[in-house]
Amino acid sequence: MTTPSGANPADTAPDGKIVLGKNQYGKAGNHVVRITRDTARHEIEDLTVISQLRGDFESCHTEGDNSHCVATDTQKNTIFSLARDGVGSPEAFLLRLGKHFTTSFEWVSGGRWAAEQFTWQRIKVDGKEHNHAFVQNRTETRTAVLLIDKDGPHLFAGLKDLTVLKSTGSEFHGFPQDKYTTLVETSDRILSTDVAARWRYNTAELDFNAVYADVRRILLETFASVHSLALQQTLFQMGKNVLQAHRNIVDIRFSMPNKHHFVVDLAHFGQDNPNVVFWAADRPFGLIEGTVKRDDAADDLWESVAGFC
Ligand SMILES: O=c1[nH]c(=O)c2[nH]c(=O)[nH]c2[nH]1
Repeated sequence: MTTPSGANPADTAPDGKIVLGKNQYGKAGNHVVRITRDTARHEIEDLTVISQLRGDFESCHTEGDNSHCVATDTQKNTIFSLARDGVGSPEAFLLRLGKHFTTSFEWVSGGRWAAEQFTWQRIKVDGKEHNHAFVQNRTETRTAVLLIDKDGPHLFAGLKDLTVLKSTGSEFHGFPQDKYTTLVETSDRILSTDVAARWRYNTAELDFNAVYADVRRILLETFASVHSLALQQTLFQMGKNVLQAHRNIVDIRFSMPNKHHFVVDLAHFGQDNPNVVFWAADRPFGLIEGTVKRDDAADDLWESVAGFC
């Protein structure tokens, strides 16, 4: 809104009218590699961590008074220092970080801590796993987010870029036909996606690595075994199977591109194409997103998982 003179009233209002809204701050992109080398068989944990604090940072923003402003550089150093005592799982590491900041500074009432973990596999030499040489598994990335607020810690786990494809066992038909519809109905197509999923735990006391491995297994096995009538149906079944197997998971959210594979018309070249040669179109792509939840699960808190306050 502007005044008749063209000035924005917010610019001319007394100071008290303009206040600081939700805020959080910290350091992103802290790439920590932790080697466990107690024996000759080393272990590697490789994760990128974000730390962001929430609390009373009013005067830092409004006055330039930094007496409450725990430097982002200090937050970075804390991440590396805590890694000295081990990581264990991204969730456990974030819980230690969150506890540190919320118990060390009385004005830090909460925050958001997030991690992405990359997986490495041992290189095999003469069929034998090497003790300290690894190859990066460029498949999925494991993710975790910890929120701390007045109600305590809230933990979200997940993965992204889990690329899957099935070469049959997928149909798509029965959709509305209007004057813009050109898609041909199919009872045999390729179904492929990059699974991104996040799920919320109702506890901070879990064997996070074991649950993660089992959820990943369920997602893959369900994708493989559901005879798909739409990616939406596959998504729902993946989530349902996870919730049925894990009482500690409240809800699960997915974002999955439908990576279209079109059968190429080879008739121009005098050839048939019985679903063997495909054009893998990288864009545009369908984008199928959805939540599968227990019917009493609240939708709050999820907005912070995506990134901003
Ligand atoms: O599984 C699918 N879901 C859709 O909503 C859709 N839309 C489309 O064009 N192809 C597909 N496939």
